[in-house]
Amino acid sequence: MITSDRMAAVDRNAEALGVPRKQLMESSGNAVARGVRRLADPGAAVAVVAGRGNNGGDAFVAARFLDDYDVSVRLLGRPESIATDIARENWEALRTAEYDAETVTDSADLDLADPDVVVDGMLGTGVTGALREPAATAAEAINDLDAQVLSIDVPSGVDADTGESAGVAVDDDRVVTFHDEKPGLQALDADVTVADIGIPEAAERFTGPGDLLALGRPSQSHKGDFGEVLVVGGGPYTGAPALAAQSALRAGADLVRVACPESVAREIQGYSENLILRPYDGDHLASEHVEDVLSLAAEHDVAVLGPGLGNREATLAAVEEFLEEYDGTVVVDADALQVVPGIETDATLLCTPHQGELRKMGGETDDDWRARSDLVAAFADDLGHVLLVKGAYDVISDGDETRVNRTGNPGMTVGGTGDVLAGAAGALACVLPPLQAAAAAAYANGRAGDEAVEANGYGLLATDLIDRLPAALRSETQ
Ligand SMILES: NC(=O)C1=CN([C@@H]2O[C@H](COP(=O)(O)OP(=O)(O)OC[C@H]3O[C@@H](n4cnc5c(N)ncnc54)[C@H](O)[C@@H]3O)[C@@H](O)[C@H]2O)[C@H](O)CC1
Ligand SMILES: [K+]
Repeated sequence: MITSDRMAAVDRNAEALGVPRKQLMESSGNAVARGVRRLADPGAAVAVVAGRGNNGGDAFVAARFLDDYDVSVRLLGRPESIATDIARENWEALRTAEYDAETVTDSADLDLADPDVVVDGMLGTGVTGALREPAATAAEAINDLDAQVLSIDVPSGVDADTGESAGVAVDDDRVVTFHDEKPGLQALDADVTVADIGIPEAAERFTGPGDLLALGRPSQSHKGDFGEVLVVGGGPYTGAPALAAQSALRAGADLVRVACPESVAREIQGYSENLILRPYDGDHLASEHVEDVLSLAAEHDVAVLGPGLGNREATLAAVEEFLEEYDGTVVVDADALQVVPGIETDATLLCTPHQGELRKMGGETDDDWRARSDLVAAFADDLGHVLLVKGAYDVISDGDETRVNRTGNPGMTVGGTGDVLAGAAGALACVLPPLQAAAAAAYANGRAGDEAVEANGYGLLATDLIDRLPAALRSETQ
């Protein structure tokens, strides 16, 4: 089962793997034509009704695979307003090859005659709100016919995620949908065929630029919309919390504060004027600070717990108390990770161990990434938390879904890159569900490392990654 957002991500990942959308459209249209063949013999009258999006594009392709039928194609709207190049190219192919392909701009002019089969390619996953004219009247006209109706991807007017329609919709008789079942179709009572359109399995398994699509920002945005992150770190070390905090800012968080021991606050502040410090007494985190840190964390969207905290017994006890009391979202990194297996918590944890830390947590690893991804999935399921296990291939799992990230390079074994990843994951977890945040952070962090090595060769620094994060988080440039 796949949602339309995830479908868009997978589609984008397929393109990055060398299978462009136009190729998928060709397969989709072919699958629709096969659906028509199951309903009627060659020679039958087929009315294809197409909208201006890619759902219409699929419909244009289908017409080309039905030359032995009596096919007519009606485009609802002007050809200039076709929304995508690939759909327009398929429309022009019909016109150039002299198919019976006409445009209808006024619903009063729509005359479908008396077809044996109607192909409904008006709207697919791109529908928003109730069908507008001329699609609304066309849907009613289609429902009034005696013909068999075959909808492309989803009955036009129906939301593929919910099965709901905000107004009139094409009746849910038969549907040819693509790649995987859609939640909204299960809610209907239609006869659904799922067609394989050649999306490689790797487009789902591996992270790619599609995993960044959900980070697009609406033009009307306000301070705070993209999240506030609290980094709880520092004490024996000062660089780690500073790196995590700066990374969270570069990954798009609006405000990042660092809760750290008084003894190192000035030093951490000294790394950057962009950081806001919230010091507590002493030189290491201990139980007496937990209450204050908890109330501070509650004012943030996500906490990043661990960078530079060290592994004193008193600190680990404080980490444990914090996690047992907290009920928000926490990225857990570094020394804080070892506490996770023993705790009961209502918090949502996104744990970012490397393989040594994973073993210390009680998890198993394997040199083969396929075997490792099964082990990580099983351990994530046991823990009930999201794991992002770092390695040449990072494995991200919540026990249910598992992704593998292939970006990054051997230059990233340098100190501090894990802190950068934890900070980025914290920022992204403000705006995405934890599994997606982890996948996008791993992808972008590795991508930033690849860019740094491409520009300067090996010898990269963790700070080089931070500078490159904004570009690495843009889905359109990759
Ligand atoms: N991997 C895949 O899933 C593939 C899917 N394909 C097909 O593409 C459509 C989705 O295409 P998209 O262009 O995103 O959206 P639509 O065609 O559904 O429609 C967009 C179009 O419609 C206008 N619009 C939006 N809401 C309304 C409304 N209420 N009334 C009227 N018009 C509306 C909007 O302005 C746009 O112009 C998917 O379903 C599949 O069929 C690809 O072909 C292959 C890969
Ligand atoms: K449709």
